[in-house]
Amino acid sequence: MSEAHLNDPARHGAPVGTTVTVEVPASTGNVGPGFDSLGLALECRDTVRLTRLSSGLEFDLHGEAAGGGVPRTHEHLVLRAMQAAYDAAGAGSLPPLRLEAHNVIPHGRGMGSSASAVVAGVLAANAFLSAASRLTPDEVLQVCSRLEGHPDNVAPTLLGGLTVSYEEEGRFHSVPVSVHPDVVPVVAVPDFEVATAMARGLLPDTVAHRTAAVNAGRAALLVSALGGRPELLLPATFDLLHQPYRAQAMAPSAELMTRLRERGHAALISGAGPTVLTLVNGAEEAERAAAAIHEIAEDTASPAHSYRGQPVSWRVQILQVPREGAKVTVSTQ
Ligand SMILES: Nc1ncnc2c1ncn2[C@@H]1O[C@H](COP(=O)(O)OP(=O)(O)O)[C@@H](O)[C@H]1O
Ligand SMILES: N[C@@H](CCOP(=O)(O)O)C(=O)O
Repeated sequence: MSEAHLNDPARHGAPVGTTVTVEVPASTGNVGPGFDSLGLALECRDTVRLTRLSSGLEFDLHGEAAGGGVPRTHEHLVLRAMQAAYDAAGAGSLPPLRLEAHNVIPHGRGMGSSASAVVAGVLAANAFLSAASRLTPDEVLQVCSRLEGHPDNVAPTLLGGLTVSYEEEGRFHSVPVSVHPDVVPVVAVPDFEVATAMARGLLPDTVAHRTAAVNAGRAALLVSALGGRPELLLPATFDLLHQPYRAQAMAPSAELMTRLRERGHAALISGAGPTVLTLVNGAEEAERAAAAIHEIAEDTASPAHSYRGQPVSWRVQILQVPREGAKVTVSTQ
């Protein structure tokens, strides 16, 4: 590729030396009963920085993505997402790049790490593209949702807050919905992983009409509970559509969730698991829920205490729901 082509403004817009930084939040998909539809952003951000080079492909990975499981090739999920955006824009192949990532969102825990990587890649690509080739916000949602396979994580990652998403005739749509400021997310992240693809494979093809009716009612109630009636979060987070089928793959999480619900806390399996998310009503309940998680996990007689014969260690974090989704900044050398 010639130097002139690398700086082709019609394709890339941004010259060599341009750096795009994307700060991208975590998310919880489903939020209990809203399978593949409801999603809530979580204030826990990866920072992904892409710099246009004149040649080569460089990586500088820190945190979760620094381990051996993440490829240092064009197969890296952020780069695959960038390429998908370039394809959608008809912009050809990616320019030479340096990818620097600081990943704090845990992988394979149901906190939307893959969606965050996809959103980071698509938004970074869009910032590199010329104004004429750039994807619209709707096209960004389509590319991200298609790559992820479902829109419930990518929508809040893009928009922040709570989103209700649906698919119609092959296109994805997302509607932002307000979240009451008293709602606080408390996550209990275990030290074992469950791949989302595996957890999706545990779901049945069909469910009873009664099951669908229960979930429809609870998902509708949840939008109201999160919007202004947090006292209804416990009944509103009840799910029959996915959590019962996935419990076998994450017995400690299922047990922790059940024990927290018995104590009156609105606990659910975050995304496809195995993180347990508790949605609480105010800072005081957040402290009580965090204490309850530690107490249940330290009870050696509890199935929440061990996984495959080993003690489970739970990382408990009181988070916030960000109003703002992914943030993009562009700088030139
Ligand atoms: N920031 C990232 N950079 C590169 N790959 C990532 C990143 N985040 C997630 N992935 C890929 O996605 C996988 C996790 O995706 P998934 O099973 O859907 O779980 P999660 O609930 O964390 O999204 C990781 O094992 C890794 O292959
Ligand atoms: N609706 C999806 C959500 C998956 O979220 P993740 O964070 O576990 O990738 C599902 O339940 O499969």
